[in-house]
Amino acid sequence: GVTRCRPQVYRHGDRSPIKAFPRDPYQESAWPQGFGQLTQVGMRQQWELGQALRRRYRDFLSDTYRRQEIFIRSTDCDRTLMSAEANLAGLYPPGGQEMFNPNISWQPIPVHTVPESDERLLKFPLTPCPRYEQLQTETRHSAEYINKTKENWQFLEMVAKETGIRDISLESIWSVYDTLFCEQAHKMDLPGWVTPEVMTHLKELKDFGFEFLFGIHNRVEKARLQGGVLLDHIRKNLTKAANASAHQNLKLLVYSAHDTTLVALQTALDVYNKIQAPYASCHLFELYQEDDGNFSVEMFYRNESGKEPFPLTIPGCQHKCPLQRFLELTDPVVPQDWEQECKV
Ligand SMILES: CCCNC(=O)[C@H](O)[C@@H](O)C(=O)O
Repeated sequence: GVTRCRPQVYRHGDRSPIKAFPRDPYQESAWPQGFGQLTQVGMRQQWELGQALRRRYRDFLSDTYRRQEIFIRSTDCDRTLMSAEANLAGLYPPGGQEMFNPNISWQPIPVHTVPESDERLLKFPLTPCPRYEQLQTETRHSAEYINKTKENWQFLEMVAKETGIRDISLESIWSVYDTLFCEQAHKMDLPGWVTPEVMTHLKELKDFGFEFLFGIHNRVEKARLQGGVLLDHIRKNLTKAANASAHQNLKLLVYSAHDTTLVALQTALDVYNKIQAPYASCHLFELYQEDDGNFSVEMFYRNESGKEPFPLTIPGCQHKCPLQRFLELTDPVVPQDWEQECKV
């Protein structure tokens, strides 16, 4: 049927590490642009995602850029702002008439943002939220968390010694893996203690750390205080598109964000595969109007370049989910009043 509003959320592309651990041979000067910056690999990943979406949406989007069709918002981070720019270069390569300079096959497209201190939609975990902190404290006291720490205590001690990080935990281990992953991805020699088995072990604990953020204990209430905030915003746009006249212009709602954004959203939807969202991975929502006039929502997840996005199905519905059913199923994980629900 007629297709309408398609919100999408993606993680930025390949970047340099956020930070180095104390005994890391590679400190900030080892990276051309310093810490946390999008690399040319990351730019290409995003351009490729833009091209893939251009192909997927070739019959949906106009073949020339129309400002009413698309709205892009990024967190106020160099790597996400630049990711959005690289993505748009792939999504809207200018045709002859659109080129403002015959030697440049690129056209400027606005990327909106808000100051980091005002960001309440795309950067997770959302803070301050005392009730969420209380749920995290409860999670630290859960059997699953305690056992995971106990089972890995010796390994964590070894990592603390080798890295020089004193307060290592399941919550901070992500950073050790991340830094080593970035170094490995950029062909830098890893320290001797980092064997393939150690990297595998670090990866497993890093993924547990992402589950700790939004799941393990009281997933539904955590979702109301975290990913549900973004999900609520997306639901409102889908509902608005379903009620708008058939000439509703807005076709693409693009959010350029982070791994925690995707994990928070997918945990709220209960479709998280427990694997950290890869670079330039993208969660797609597609709203359709069926021949009977009713609306349905389909979701897809593109987490491997060169592969078609795979369908996601919200538990309790089929892949092509009637909009009303989608709203019913997601009601429990969107907050009625975030400020109020954060109070303890
Ligand atoms: C404290 C550092 C938080 N990490 C980030 O902001 C990164 O962008 C991370 O979210 C990612 O997607 O790599």
